Amino acid sequence: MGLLLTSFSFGPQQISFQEFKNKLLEPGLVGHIVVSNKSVGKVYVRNSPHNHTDSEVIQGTLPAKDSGGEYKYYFNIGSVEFFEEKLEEVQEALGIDPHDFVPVIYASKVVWYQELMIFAPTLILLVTLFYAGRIIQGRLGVGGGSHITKVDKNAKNKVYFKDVAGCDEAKQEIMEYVHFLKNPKKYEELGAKIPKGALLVGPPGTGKTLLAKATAGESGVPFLSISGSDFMEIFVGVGPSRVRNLFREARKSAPCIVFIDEIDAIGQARGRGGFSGAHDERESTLNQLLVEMDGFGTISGVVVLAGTNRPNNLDKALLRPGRFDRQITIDKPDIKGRDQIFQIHLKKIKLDHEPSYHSQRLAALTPGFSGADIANVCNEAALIAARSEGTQVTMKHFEAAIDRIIGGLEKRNLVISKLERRTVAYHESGHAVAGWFLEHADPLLKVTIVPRGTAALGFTQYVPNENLLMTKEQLFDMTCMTLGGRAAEQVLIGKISTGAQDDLEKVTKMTYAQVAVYGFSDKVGLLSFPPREDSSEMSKLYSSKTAAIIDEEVREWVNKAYVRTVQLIEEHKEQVAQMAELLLEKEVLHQDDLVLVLGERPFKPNEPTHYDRF
Ligand SMILES: Nc1ncnc2c1ncn2[C@@H]1O[C@H](COP(=O)(O)OP(=O)(O)OP(=O)(O)O)[C@@H](O)[C@H]1O
Ligand SMILES: [Zn+2]
Repeated sequence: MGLLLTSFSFGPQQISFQEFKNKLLEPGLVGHIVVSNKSVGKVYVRNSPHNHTDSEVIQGTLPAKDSGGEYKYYFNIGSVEFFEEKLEEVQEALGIDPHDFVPVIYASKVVWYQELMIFAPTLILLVTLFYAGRIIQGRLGVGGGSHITKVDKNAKNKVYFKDVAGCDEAKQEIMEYVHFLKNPKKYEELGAKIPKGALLVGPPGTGKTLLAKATAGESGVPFLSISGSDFMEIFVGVGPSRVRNLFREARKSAPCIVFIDEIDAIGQARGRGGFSGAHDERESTLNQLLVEMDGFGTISGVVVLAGTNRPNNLDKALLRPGRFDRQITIDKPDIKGRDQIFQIHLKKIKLDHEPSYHSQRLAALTPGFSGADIANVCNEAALIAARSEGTQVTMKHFEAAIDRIIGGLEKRNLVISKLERRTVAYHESGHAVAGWFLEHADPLLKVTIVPRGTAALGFTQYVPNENLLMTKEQLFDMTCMTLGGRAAEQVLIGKISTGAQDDLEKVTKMTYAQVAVYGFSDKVGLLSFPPREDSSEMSKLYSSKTAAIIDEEVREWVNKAYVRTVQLIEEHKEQVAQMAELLLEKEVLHQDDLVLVLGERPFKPNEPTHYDRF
């Protein structure tokens, strides 16, 4: 046990998994393992086997069996899942009772912090001193840039647009930045203003970071990246100073791209959530960011991109002109997009068939998967093949990998079942068909059943009518279109689902407005009671009798609209079904597809549309 007994060594030692198993696990010396960064397993070792002392049992923070230990060794793990499995296997093989399996803790920021608190109070002191030192350094203007800013100057790691599959629209939008970064002089001479920043908006794992990196690659400029959560530390003053450092470095490297991932962590609307302390820190970090963004002119050639999946939560100050005044949306890939993403990730894998053979099949098996999920499938399949001693990766391995990843996603409620998919397809088709055949509804652009984030399952996107004045007919048709989803479920599936909740809410609001605000109802008359911010009883302008009339009117109007919608869907039943099936196959339908199924829209557009860019 020579190597492992050198207790005078400084700091934790790296060991192999084999050594871990034979010399630590088997004799029962492992207290627990902390996995940090999904890549390192830190081993906390007990002084003697199975000997719990009171001080080892940490007050409620960890279960009693975690029982402390000292952080002495670490080893690299492959993937987290693989590691978990291997650890389990090994313990089973050693005949350890599953109840006594070594606890594994996954270190997030908080756990890491707790870990320090619990196991090494002295470390805290050291870390504090270290940071205090850094802050002072920062204040004095000594020292280099922020150590967590990743500047990737290694040409080998360069990413280009070809490495990002799908999201063509986003690529096109971001091209403008590429042109600018390649030739800032030209823009400067012409006096053209290029937006300083853009938000890349999309669900997790859809390639926001990848696209930002590719933009740097295409432009041939350095890529500086940092994650919003990196700004947030427990020590006051670190956030703002990191922002300063980041931008100091950016100005030095200009022209360049700065990418701030998870900008929500700092950019969340002020006055929301967070534990106190972290709150002020976030605010001052955000302020510093605003100052920096205002501070550099476009000429300095720094483009700031930021990733988020909740743009609505962001502080409005961030979205003002001259800051992140553009939004580039990246959606989850449709079946074609997934095919392309698979092709990219299959390149690195030894397959039993042509990549396109697999990619097509795999795309069909993975509705709702993000690019990151797909990368995961490929990696996992290769691991499974390796474990089963295969020499090539086959469809079987891929299927097993998909099952496994769906399992994980299901826990997060991100995958919809086949049956749900069908319901969603019929629901969305109902909206689309209703909109198509209602004269005053807005023409459709796109129908999709690709889930977006966790909330809406599918959606129909229509050209919103920009007329500020709406007629009663328009509002009635819009109501019917909004009810089209529910009506299709009822008529074609015979069962209704909760999928229409959002629609119904919209309909209720819209109808209430017509009855009680716009004076469209004869029974209520030409009175207007706009809803108020504080909806307490006191603030109601009308009597309970009027309230009863309003309620009754709203109910009657919605019913009338629903009857009309059901009738319309009945009339076009075949087309709804046809469209739903096409939707299940292609996941996204554009206007051309709609024309194919539904024929030309029987109405002339009211006005030339302003939406040529679609
Ligand atoms: N369009 C795509 N083409 C190819 N690979 C992709 C694509 N989208 C995602 N990936 C894969 O998924 C990985 C993770 O994507 P990335 O980190 O860019 O996602 P993200 O949108 O920034 O996620 P998050 O919101 O979680 O930060 C990428 O490194 C890449 O391997
Ligand atoms: Zn709907």
